[in-house]
This record gives sequence, structure tokens and C-alpha cells, in this order.
Amino acid sequence: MSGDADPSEADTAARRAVVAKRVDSGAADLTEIRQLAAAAGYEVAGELTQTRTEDAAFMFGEGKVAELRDLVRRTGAGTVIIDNDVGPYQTFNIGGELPEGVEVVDRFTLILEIFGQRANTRKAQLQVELAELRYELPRAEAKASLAKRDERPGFMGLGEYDESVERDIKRQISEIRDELDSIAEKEEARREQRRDSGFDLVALAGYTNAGKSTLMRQLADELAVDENDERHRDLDTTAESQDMLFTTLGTTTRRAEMEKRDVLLTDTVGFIADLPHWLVESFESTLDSVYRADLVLLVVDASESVEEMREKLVTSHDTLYERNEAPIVTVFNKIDRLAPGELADKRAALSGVAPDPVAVSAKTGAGVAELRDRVEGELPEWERERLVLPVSDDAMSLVSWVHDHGHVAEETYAGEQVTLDFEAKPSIVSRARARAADIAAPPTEESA
Ligand SMILES: Nc1nc2c(ncn2[C@@H]2O[C@H](COP(=O)(O)OP(=O)(O)OP(=O)(O)O)[C@@H](O)[C@H]2O)c(=O)[nH]1
Ligand SMILES: [Mg+2]
Repeated sequence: MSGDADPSEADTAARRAVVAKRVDSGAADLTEIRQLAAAAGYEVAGELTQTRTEDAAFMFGEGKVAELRDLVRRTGAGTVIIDNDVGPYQTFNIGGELPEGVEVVDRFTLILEIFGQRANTRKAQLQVELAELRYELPRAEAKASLAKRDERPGFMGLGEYDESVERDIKRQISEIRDELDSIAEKEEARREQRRDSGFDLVALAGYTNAGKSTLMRQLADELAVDENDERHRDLDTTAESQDMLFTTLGTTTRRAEMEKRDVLLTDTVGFIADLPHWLVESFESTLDSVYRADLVLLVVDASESVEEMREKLVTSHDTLYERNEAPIVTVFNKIDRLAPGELADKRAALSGVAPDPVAVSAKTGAGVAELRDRVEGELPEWERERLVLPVSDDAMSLVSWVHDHGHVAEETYAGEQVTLDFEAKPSIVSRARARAADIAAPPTEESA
């Protein structure tokens, strides 16, 4: 290609990619990396796999790298995406063997690229920046120490690296952490406030593409409760959601319609297997709404094979295991895509990792009513209380407060008295009792 190709053509070439993967043994599976590449907006023009032990210099064997170069030439790809943890020197070396200007991207930079494109809130942007810096840090360290020891004079061709680069990265990391901490504190305060108002907090969790956002639309009211909602095209019921990984990056909260309980439902970022710790940690607070929920709905795509479902369930449980405090209900989604009998077989095969799952189709709405019942059944128990109050303005305001924060079974008026029979969270019941006591025997001037 000539150097002065028109920019849009150059752009198309850059988005055309070859995907490659090396495994130590067995056959390399490119399904996921292809999906990730598509999610980042690449067009996959070729693929290459190799089964062998890792080559220190090139990741692949040298012959394979030559094959890769030919494939890149043939397809006119501008990017090579490698589904391995490629070291900084390996990236540099592979790049040196490829036609001029071809970029080498590894699995993690690809995921970061997707996150970067989807980050539409301050928090998500900070998290992406943090992950990028944490990816960069060990590379800057390696470059700095190499430059210092002057072992590889030619290495400076990569750019001038010294310790100030490293120091700068560390300073930026600590600034971003501080800002993320203060965002997390505000979110925690908001969660507590919502709990105090009688809401139960339910979080949707699960592997990316399981159908969490689609299920959210089935369960939620029209009313949005988060200020950044309008930026989530996810929630737009008219938008046809795509079969894509990581469509949701931030979290969104909406009220869900339940029989008795007032539920706030939060949609979250999807899990994915094999993420390096620095990436998981950068997005940790995204999962706070899962860890701190009253109930977690763990959504899995039941149209996948039993093996895939098991692997994803295990990944999800691993992610939840350490920090999660809430009970978990497993939801088998996409049952509209199952053959007769398939659901029963899968239930049986997965009973060890998913005891008693609820089966739904977020698309058709099948099973969603059962899911609502199950959510109400699994939420922490409410307390029952009966209050008898003299009819007054204060009593009426308490009655409407109880309606807002709990479920009133009976409200009867007899003479000058109102009897209120209701259920609510224990904390709500005790506040109602205290207010009722004040109404029955108003505090005197001195004690007020
Ligand atoms: N056939 C069928 N497709 C579904 C169902 N639920 C979701 N989908 C499709 O599955 C794809 C992913 O759905 P999403 O709701 O975006 O998945 P998600 O879990 O929010 O994904 P991330 O936001 O990437 O974590 C979309 O193409 C949906 O239309 C279902 O019950 N049946
Ligand atoms: Mg989603």
C-alpha cells in the first residue's frame, strides 16, 4: 500500500485484524477472541494458531511469525490481535517482523480498548485509565532498568525511558485511586440511604452477553433512578441490543415491579474469564453494587453447552466468592433457544454449581413471573407489626410513611382509631414503632 492512501482507507485497514493464539497443548480456540475483536470494532480477516511451548523472544515459534507476516500481507490487516499475555519485548520483536505500521495488540489491551470505547461515565473512564496505567507500569519499569544497565543500547529506539516515567505513572495511579475511592464512598452512602428508605437492593451479575441488561428491562419499571441513566443505551427498550461482549460497562439502577417489596435492581458489567489481577482490581468497585446487594441474580446463558455454562458459573462464583455477602439465585436465561428436554438435562448436569436455578427467557418474558416470586421469597425476611393509633395529622403521616416503606396488609378505621397491620424490614418496623410511641404520648416541651 502506498504511504499516502486516503485516511478512511487507512482507517479501514487498521480495523482489519488477524487474530492469533498460542496454547501449550491441545487445540487453540479462537471463539472468544473473535468476539472480543468484533466488540472492539475490528473486522477479523484471518486467523492463526499454534500449539507449542512459549518462545521467549517471539511468543510463537519463528516459523509461525513468518507465517503471520505472510497472512498480514495477504489480508491487508493493520492489526494483529494475540490472545495471549504477550510480554513487552515479545510485542516489540513480533512488531519488528511485521510490515511497517502494523500494530500488535494482546488480549488485555484489546479488552481495555473495548472498555475505553464504552466508558461513558467519569467512574468508568477513571477505571479504564487506572487499568491502562497498571498495564504500563511493569513495562516502564522493565524499560527503565534496561536503559540503566545499558544492556541493550538499541532498546532506546522504543523511546526515552527513565525512572521519571515510572514515578509519573505511580503518581497518576495514586491520584486516580483517590478519586475512585471518593466516588465509591458516595455510592455506598447512596446505597445505605436507599436501604433506609425501605428498598431491597438486588444486583444482576454474570458473564458478559448472558442477558443481564435484557432481563433488567423485563423486570424494571420505566422509571430510572440513576442520574447517568440516559447515557446507557442499554436501557432503551427500542434499541435492538446486539450480540456483543461488554455492552454494559457502568452500572444502572432501576426500580423493579414486585408484588410487595420495593426493589432496586442494578445492572452491572459482565464477567469474563482469564482477566489479569490488575484489570480485575481496576474495575473492582464496579462490582460493589453486587457485593453489597441484598440478593444477587447470577445470570447464565442456558443456550450454551453444559461445559461452557459450567466454566462460566465457576468463573462467576470465583469472582463473587470472596467479597459477596448476599444470597445468590442462579438464573438460566435464553430458554427460548432450548430444544425440548434440554433444560431438564442441563439442570441435572449443573446441579452441583447451580442448585435450583430459575429458568427464564428475558426475550419472551417466559419464567419472569416465577423469577419475581423467587426474588421476593429469597429476600431477607420482613417483620410483621400491628399499630393502633389515635387519628391525627401525625398518625396519617405515619400511615403514609409505612405505605411507602413497607407492605400494608390492613388499614382499618374504628371510631377515633386507626389500626395498621403491616410488614417491613426490621429497621423500618422499629422506626415506625418509635414514631407511634411519640404519637401516643407526644414528647413534652422539656424532653423534646
Ligand atoms: N434468544 C434470546 N436472546 C437473548 C435473551 N436474553 C438476551 N438475549 C440476547 O443476548 C444478547 C446479550 O444480551 P444483553 O442483555 O446485552 O447481555 P448482558 O449480560 O447485559 O451483556 P454485557 O452487558 O455485555 O455484560 C443480546 O443480543 C440479547 O438480545 C433471551 O432470553 N433469549
Ligand atoms: Mg449488559
